[in-house]
Amino acid sequence: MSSESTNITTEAFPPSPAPSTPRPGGSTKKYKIETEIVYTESPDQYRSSSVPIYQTATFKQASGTEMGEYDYTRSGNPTRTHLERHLAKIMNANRVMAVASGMSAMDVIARLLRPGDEVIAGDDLYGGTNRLLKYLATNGDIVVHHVDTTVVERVTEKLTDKTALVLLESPTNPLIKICDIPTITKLVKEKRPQTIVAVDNTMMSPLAMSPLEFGVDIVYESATKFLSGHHDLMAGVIAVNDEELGNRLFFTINATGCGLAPFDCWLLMRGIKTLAIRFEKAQSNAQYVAERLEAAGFKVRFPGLKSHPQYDLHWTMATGAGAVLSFETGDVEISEKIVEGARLWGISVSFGCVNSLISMPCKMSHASIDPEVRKARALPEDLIRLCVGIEDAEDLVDDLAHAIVQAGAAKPEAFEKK
Ligand SMILES: Cc1ncc(COP(=O)(O)O)c(C=O)c1O
Ligand SMILES: N[C@@H](CCSC[C@H](N)C(=O)O)C(=O)O
Repeated sequence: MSSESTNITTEAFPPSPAPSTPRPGGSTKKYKIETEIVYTESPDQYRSSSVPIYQTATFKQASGTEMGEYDYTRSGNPTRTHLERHLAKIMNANRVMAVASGMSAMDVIARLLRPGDEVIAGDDLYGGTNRLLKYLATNGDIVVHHVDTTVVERVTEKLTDKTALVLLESPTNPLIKICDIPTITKLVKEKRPQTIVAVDNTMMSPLAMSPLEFGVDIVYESATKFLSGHHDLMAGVIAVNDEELGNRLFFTINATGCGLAPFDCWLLMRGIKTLAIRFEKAQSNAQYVAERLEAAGFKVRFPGLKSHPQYDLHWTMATGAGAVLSFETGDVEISEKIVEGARLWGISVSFGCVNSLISMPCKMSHASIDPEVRKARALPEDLIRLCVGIEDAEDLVDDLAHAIVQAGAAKPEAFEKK
């Protein structure tokens, strides 16, 4: 991984995190993230409460020689800067960059790689991430090792002097596997400090986990999910603490033009302000749905359940379980009937939305993974993924139970409250 070749001009320099919520005279009390996500100060001359949308491609300069802060929206835009500084504050980062989608974030990170580099990634991971890694392995002369990241040694035994990137998801999408991010990071850094450890934190959001605190180099998220929360925009965010790394990532964003558009920055900023209330409700609904499904006899994958094999580990890293769970029925056709029988649960990819969603990963979000590879990685074809929203928990269980009973996967008594 070369650190040269980035020719960054001064106007590319980082927006630092936005100031924290003001405290009463001299207090050093640290506010909780729930407070920080709603407090912002707009820099505009009218002190607008909501940041203005600078819907412009270009910015005029005072003269031909004195350049202002902004010249062209691909390189920078005040609405994007406002969003990025706000995100840096809540993601405990020195710098955050907002881009066109979660995959765009991953693409920017992947462009740090050079031919011959090696990547270690999970054997359960989002289908689109798998697709991009496969593309790089096929066309970019990158060696990708997919390993079971729940076992630390599976990661460390693949480390070589060519390992340029270790890419972690926890919980994974869709098998909800947990990996020990702090230990893996420590061991990787001990053996090869220059290897970049990146975490896809989409399933947790900054509200439940802040992996930069574990010493990882990069945290990225699909802001299409919890951060925005309404499935009305695509966005990705990349958070770093190291200035040089931030500059290299920014170079690619400016060079390729994937910075988030001003209107989407504004929409994302609006969504972030309600993250805590949405996330907490979705999470408590998910806990309820998971418990009722488990009580009905299903094998449920959710880190909020004590039966989860890495339950204890998860709670050493995170403050919440998230709102995505998955379960099996033992039969693909039965799973299809359940998905099609639900009425409140929209049949849709994605998660982190106010609405509850139901899907079959092997046919939808993870269909781009070769069926043979899915089989080898033990991704069950009958797996149903539930992405829980903020509706009434009892309504959600009733609707799901109705679909499950109608599909013949359980008797009505299984859903009777004990
Ligand atoms: C865990 C995870 N990471 C990244 C992405 C990519 O995000 P986006 O759809 O915003 O490109 C997704 C879903 O698409 C995802 O589920
Ligand atoms: N057709 C899309 C599928 C997107 S899946 C979105 C989301 N990450 C999820 O897990 O549901 C594609 O091919 O990428």
